[in-house]
Parts: sequence; structure tokens; C-alpha cells
Amino acid sequence: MAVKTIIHGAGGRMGQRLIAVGSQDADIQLVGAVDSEHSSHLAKDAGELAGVGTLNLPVSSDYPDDCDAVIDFSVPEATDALVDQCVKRGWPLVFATTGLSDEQEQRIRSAAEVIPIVKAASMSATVNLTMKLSEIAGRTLKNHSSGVDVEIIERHHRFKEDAPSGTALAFGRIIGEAMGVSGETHGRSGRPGQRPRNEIGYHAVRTGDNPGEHTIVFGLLGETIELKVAASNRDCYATGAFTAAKWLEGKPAGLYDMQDVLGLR
Ligand SMILES: NC(=O)C1=CN([C@@H]2O[C@H](COP(=O)(O)OP(=O)(O)OC[C@H]3O[C@@H](n4cnc5c(N)ncnc54)[C@H](OP(=O)(O)O)[C@@H]3O)[C@@H](O)[C@H]2O)C=CC1
Ligand SMILES: O=C(O)C1=N[C@H](C(=O)O)C[C@H](O)C1
Repeated sequence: MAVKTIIHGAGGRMGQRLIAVGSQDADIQLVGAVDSEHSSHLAKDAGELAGVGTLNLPVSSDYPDDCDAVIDFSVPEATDALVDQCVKRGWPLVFATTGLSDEQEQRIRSAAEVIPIVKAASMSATVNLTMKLSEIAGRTLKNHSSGVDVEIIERHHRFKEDAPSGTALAFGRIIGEAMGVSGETHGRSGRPGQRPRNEIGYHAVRTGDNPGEHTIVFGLLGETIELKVAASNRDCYATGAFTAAKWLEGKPAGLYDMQDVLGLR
């Protein structure tokens, strides 16, 4: 049986790719294309909007009656209402929006006591594999005699509103835990002095139409290792989100991430 899926944020850059990729997946049945009540795309056919032909699925600000999973790539302003709706209806949720407040993060944790949620700053398989590799690198290098400087450089398209990316922050969390590093710095200018040991540096580049690129630099004295992962288009995130929606079928309430979905835990 195909997984009946609602796309939340259906008119956006990611929403349109989700409609396109989901419409080609025999194990997915798109049953809703939800967007803001102010969206200029309301009532348009989601398939035509996404460039894959008519799907008889109008973009709407209303939810259909039923589904097996909701996939959200939208905006933080839409998070509270979405999460409340999923809890009320008992709908499993794949949550991909970044740039949430601490209160919203807590709301999602509370919701996960009632419904199963996969939440990940990146749904990409290669990004999640690189997270695992950076955890290993961090654990391996943390006591190196020369000291190790970790710098995270991310590049994204000019339209991105949050910085640093949710993925960069997730990399930082994973590496910080693995190495016991708790400080952070965001860019440098002026005369900040010599680099302290106990911090991770973040650098957010915004340029053109880049769909997402992360480079993790582990700098030692005498050698450097860099882990780099780059998307060539947005379909890696869409594919990952559908993998998560299928994985959620029959799962008990709980907060999961793509490491769980991909068996990388
Ligand atoms: N976890 C992951 O793998 C990835 C996460 N992302 C994240 O996904 C999010 C979306 O990215 P992107 O598609 O590029 O952004 P876009 O701005 O292109 O899309 C956001 C969509 O959400 C819609 N929206 C706004 N308000 C509401 C509402 N109240 N209810 C429903 N929909 C609403 C917008 O409509 P309108 O334009 O009319 O306001 C728009 O269609 C970002 O937070 C991004 O960081 C992106 C890629 C991968
Ligand atoms: O806004 C984007 O485009 C992306 N956002 C996510 C993030 O903030 O990490 C994931 C991906 O890198 C693309």
C-alpha cells in the first residue's frame, strides 16, 4: 500500500521538488499539497506548478481528512500550527524546516511524546553519512598532541533566510559532543587574537543558487583533514524525506532523525 502523504510548504523550492519526486514514486500517494493561506499558488495544480503535468492535486491551505504522513519543508512561522494539527490528528511527521526557536524545538519534543516524528536538518543520505564520519574524526582526533581546530563552512543559495544552516549547526553539535568542545564563533573580523582551542568556527556563505554544501575542516599542526559534502540539486533532500515517511509507518511515538532512518546510529 502506498504511503498517503501530505506535502506542507508545497509551493516552495523544496515543496515543488517533493511533488515532482513523490509523483514518480510508486510507494507514495500524494494526497495533499498544503501552503500558506496567502500563497500565490493556491488552487493551482501542484503537479503543473512542479512542472510534472496535471496531478489533480490543488495547492490548498486546508488539510485533507486523512493521511499516513506529513512532510514539512516550510517556514518556522508555520511550525506551531502544523505540529498541533499533526498531534490532533495523530499524523506521523517528517519535519525538515530549519531556523526554529528554542520554544519550537521544545514543542516538537513534546509532540513526539504523542506522535512519531523524524526531524533532521538535512534529509540527505550523504550528509548524514558525513555526520557519522565527522563524529568518528572528532573522537579519533580529540586528544591529538598538536590540538585540532574545527571550522565548518557552509554555502547556500542567496534566498536562504537562516544562518548558519541547520545542517552546519547539527555538524557542530555532533563534533562538539565527540570532542568535548563547547564554544563557538561565527565568522571573524578585526583582531580577535589567536584562535582559542575550545571552539568551533562557523562560516555561512550565501551565493547564487547553491542547493547546499558543507565542508568540515579539522586543522592540526602539520596536516589537515576536510570532509566535504555537496548537493548538485534538491532531490537528495526530497528522496530522503520520502524514505523517512515510509520508515515511519507503524513506528511508535518518539523523536527520530535520519541517523535512525538510515541505520547510522
Ligand atoms: N532538512 C532538509 O533536508 C532541508 C531543509 N530545508 C529547509 O526547508 C525550509 C524550506 O526551504 P525552501 O523550500 O527553500 O523555502 P521556500 O521559501 O521556497 O518555501 C517555503 C514554503 O513554505 C510556505 N509557507 C509559508 N507559510 C506557510 C504556512 N503558514 N503554511 C504552509 N506553508 C507555508 C511558503 O509559502 P509563501 O511563499 O507563499 O510564503 C513557501 O511555499 C527551510 O527552512 C530550509 O532550510 C531545505 C532543504 C533541505
Ligand atoms: O535552505 C536550504 O536550502 C537548506 N537548508 C537546510 C539547512 O539549513 O541545513 C538543509 C540544506 O542544506 C538546504
